Amino acid sequence: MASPRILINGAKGRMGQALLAAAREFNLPVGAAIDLGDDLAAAVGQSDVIVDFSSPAGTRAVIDQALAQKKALVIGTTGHAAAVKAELIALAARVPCVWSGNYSVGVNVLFALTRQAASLLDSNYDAEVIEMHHRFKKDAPSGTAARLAEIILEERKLAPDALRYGREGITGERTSTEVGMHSLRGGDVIGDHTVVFAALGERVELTHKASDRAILARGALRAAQWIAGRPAGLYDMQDVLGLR
Ligand SMILES: NC(=O)C1=CN([C@@H]2O[C@H](COP(=O)(O)OP(=O)(O)OC[C@H]3O[C@@H](n4cnc5c(N)ncnc54)[C@H](OP(=O)(O)O)[C@@H]3O)[C@@H](O)[C@H]2O)C=CC1
Ligand SMILES: O=C(O)C1=N[C@H](C(=O)O)C[C@H](O)C1
Repeated sequence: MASPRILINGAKGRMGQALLAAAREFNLPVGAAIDLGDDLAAAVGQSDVIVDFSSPAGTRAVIDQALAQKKALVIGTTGHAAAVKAELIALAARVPCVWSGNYSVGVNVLFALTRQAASLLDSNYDAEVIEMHHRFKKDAPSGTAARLAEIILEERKLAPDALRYGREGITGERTSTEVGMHSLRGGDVIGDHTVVFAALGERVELTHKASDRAILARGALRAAQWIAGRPAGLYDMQDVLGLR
């Protein structure tokens, strides 16, 4: 297939601008670049793959248009409510969709390393996830941190209610069946994530730090090129990178 025409939803935002720059770098045609208030249906009509880095409401609107016009999707937006997540899963039965909380190669390797560490280190190694982002970020925890925690829960066969979001007051001693989650916000931090496995006598820390949004934008456009022409289904960046 010739290079797919990309629709950038959330074009005036931090990621939208990085995506426009990456599209120029990759020589990828941009069918449309829009924000809230623009004509989404017309923009979808001018494009082959919708790349959404907007807001949960932006994703919601994109879902309807992707289904109506049978267009492939790359979802970068984070912070969706459970109902929108369920809609994305249902949508993937009808159109191809890549959905990842983080499109950097490094973080996707961190996902794989976290899975390996969580399976090699037993429950004596207390697992905690720490993330830090810029002061403008609207959702917490980050989509990346949520995925890291999900991987640990999967490997340790723990239910979602094992997550402890921050701690305050007389919490009692830490149990081996909880996974901590901590969100820091400040300044212009693009995205830092650390997974800690702490035992008595030693600890392992896996850290990724993003220092340029271009890394995230390039990954998302790589996903857009990869998804064009694929069968309907729900994919993530591990599929795009061949890390499975
Ligand atoms: N998966 C990944 O790798 C990454 C994901 N993200 C996620 O991407 C999203 C955007 O991040 P960022 O660029 O920093 O945020 P910004 O706030 O800088 O940009 C969001 C853009 O989307 C626009 N927008 C808001 N609502 C809608 C809507 N309903 N329809 C269309 N456009 C809309 C905003 O317009 P206005 O300002 O007028 O509201 C703004 O231009 C966040 O959810 C963030 O977590 C970010 C980086 C990497
Ligand atoms: O909002 C951001 O900026 C980022 N959001 C993503 C997330 O929520 O994980 C990815 C990246 O860390 C930057």
